[in-house]
Amino acid sequence: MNREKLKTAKRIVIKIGTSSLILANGQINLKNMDDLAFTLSSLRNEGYDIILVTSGAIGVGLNVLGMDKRPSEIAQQQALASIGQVELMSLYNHIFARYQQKVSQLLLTNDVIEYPESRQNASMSLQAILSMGIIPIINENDAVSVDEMDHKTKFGDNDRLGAIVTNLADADLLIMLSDIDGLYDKNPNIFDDAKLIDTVSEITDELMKVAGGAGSRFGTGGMTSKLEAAKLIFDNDKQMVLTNGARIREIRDIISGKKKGTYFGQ
Ligand SMILES: Nc1ncnc2c1ncn2[C@@H]1O[C@H](COP(=O)(O)OP(=O)(O)O)[C@@H](O)[C@H]1O
Ligand SMILES: N[C@@H](CCC(=O)OP(=O)(O)O)C(=O)O
Repeated sequence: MNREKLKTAKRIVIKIGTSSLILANGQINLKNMDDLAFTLSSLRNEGYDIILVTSGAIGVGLNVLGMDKRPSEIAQQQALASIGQVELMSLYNHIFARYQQKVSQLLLTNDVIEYPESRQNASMSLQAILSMGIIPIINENDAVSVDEMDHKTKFGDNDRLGAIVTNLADADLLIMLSDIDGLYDKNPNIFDDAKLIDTVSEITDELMKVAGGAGSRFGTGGMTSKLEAAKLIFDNDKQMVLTNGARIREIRDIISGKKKGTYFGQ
């Protein structure tokens, strides 16, 4: 399948990683947030259903407290996320308001999705928000999500959350915004001769081998989690594009079928 199917997408999930929201110096990437708000608001005005899955709560929490190193202790990370989520949503609310676009917040944990009744409720809540012309902004409820033996609340990473939300909302497309132009045949931050892969139609063991870990001090999922997310997308016969969060306005090129990033589709 080539990229023709992208042109028919009407409900789109955009997942943006921490590395696209926080600059290397720890400050907020206001340019990217503004590009994101402008692009998503204008698409919403044109009739697309838009859902934003955002990382960055921990990264913004570090910024708010003036810390430059992520603590190793889980409860400390959860506290940072709780502090950062407030500021992250405040920034989104103000920046989207510049384009007359209202937003809402959904904080999810894995058990909500795992249990049929709460999953159904989350799906209906999402549907109601979209029907009001609002852009839901979704993150993991990091402040309370920690895995116990018999109660799995953590998603693990927001790449997985992005795929789960795409399936929950029965969206047509997941656009994954990262700090890299797409999936390469090896880690381009390590190998100069790495080549960008244009299309992936199956997640094979061979392909999983080319995926390495996070590329910045802020990233969590790395490429491995993105390919794991793509498996969930393929399982539900949906499509995904992985591209660079530094060129958010190229989302328009993506949904018109232009060759941007790596296309994951069968
Ligand atoms: N084969 C690969 N192709 C592209 N990027 C890769 C690959 N293997 C590892 N990476 C790393 O994955 C990083 C993107 O994942 P991550 O750091 O989690 O960012 P984010 O979650 O913010 O999108 C890239 O910066 C790159 O360093
Ligand atoms: N829920 C966490 C996101 C964890 C995560 O997956 O981050 P990333 O790899 O930057 O997408 C936060 O908001 O910091």
